[in-house]
Amino acid sequence: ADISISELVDAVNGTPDTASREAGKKVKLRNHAKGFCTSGSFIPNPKLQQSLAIPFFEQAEIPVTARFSLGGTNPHSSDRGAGRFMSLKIDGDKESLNFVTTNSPVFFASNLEEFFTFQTKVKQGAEGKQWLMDNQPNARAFFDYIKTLPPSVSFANSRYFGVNSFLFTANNGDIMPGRWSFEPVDGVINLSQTQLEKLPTDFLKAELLTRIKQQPAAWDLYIQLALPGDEVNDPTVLWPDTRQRLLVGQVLIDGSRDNETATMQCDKGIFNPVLLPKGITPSADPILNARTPAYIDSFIRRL
Ligand code: HEM
Repeated sequence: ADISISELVDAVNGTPDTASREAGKKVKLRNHAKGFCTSGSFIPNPKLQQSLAIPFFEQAEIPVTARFSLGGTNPHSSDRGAGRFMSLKIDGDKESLNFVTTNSPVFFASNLEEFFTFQTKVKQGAEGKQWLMDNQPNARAFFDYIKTLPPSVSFANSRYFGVNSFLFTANNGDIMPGRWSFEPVDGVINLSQTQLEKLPTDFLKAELLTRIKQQPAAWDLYIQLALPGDEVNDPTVLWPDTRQRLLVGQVLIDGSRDNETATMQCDKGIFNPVLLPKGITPSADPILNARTPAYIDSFIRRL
């Protein structure tokens, strides 16, 4: 049976429709509830113009509004878990580009039915998780990967992945499928077990906001390009590390626009993973194409 957008949001929120709408209005129930806003800029790599025809990246420096978050609907969840998420709005003179990313390159569902089942079962605790391990190979692969992913010391020391594929226009007119990834300039740094035990449940926000007063948190943004035969429309299928990567530019989070309304209200609206400039279009990945409708439905519930 086809799953509706509303049912997907119910499953994510862990409450059925009416209850979710009520709670959304009352407590602003939403996924990735724990998070904060900050700001900076994006510096495109001028060399990108040698390969891709995306006029958006011809600007010298573009303002960025950022939101860093944890997964789940609990606004008090612990920073000691491994999940780290980064959402960006890059607002150019004429066009905008949004990113809504996770620190796991491995995704747990290849279609909406699997996504729905995963969200429903994880909310049933250990039993539901065991069911997924036994019955959903993509969920199992995700849990196996997460077991090997230690929590990072900082939002600034995590990689982030767009997970879904997009189609990029090359200078010669070719359409090339690719995936976004952000590599932290300071490197990936994870917490040791001893460090982790000493930390409180809230440390990530203060750490990042303190850090960027000294120097910006920076990531290099890449597009990993597919080769013919690579699975484009299934986010659970990773491409080999040997695939060519194009350097798109650098994100610098320095808090320079933290007093502006756009930053202060970054969590009032939505980040839209298919808000794209000319030269980039969404792939046919069913997960990608459900995201923006789901984010809008969730947004309406908390109005
Ligand atoms: C069908 C697939 C998906 C569904 C139904 C879904 C659902 C949702 C919902 C309901 C929200 C809350 C939106 C709001 O109220 O503003 C949300 C936020 C978010 N999602 Fe998804 N999601 C999906 C896939 C993904 C994927 C693949 C990623 C990562 C690559 C992702 C990362 C995020 C992040 C980071 C946020 C928080 C955005 C913010 O900071 O405001 N989601 N998602």
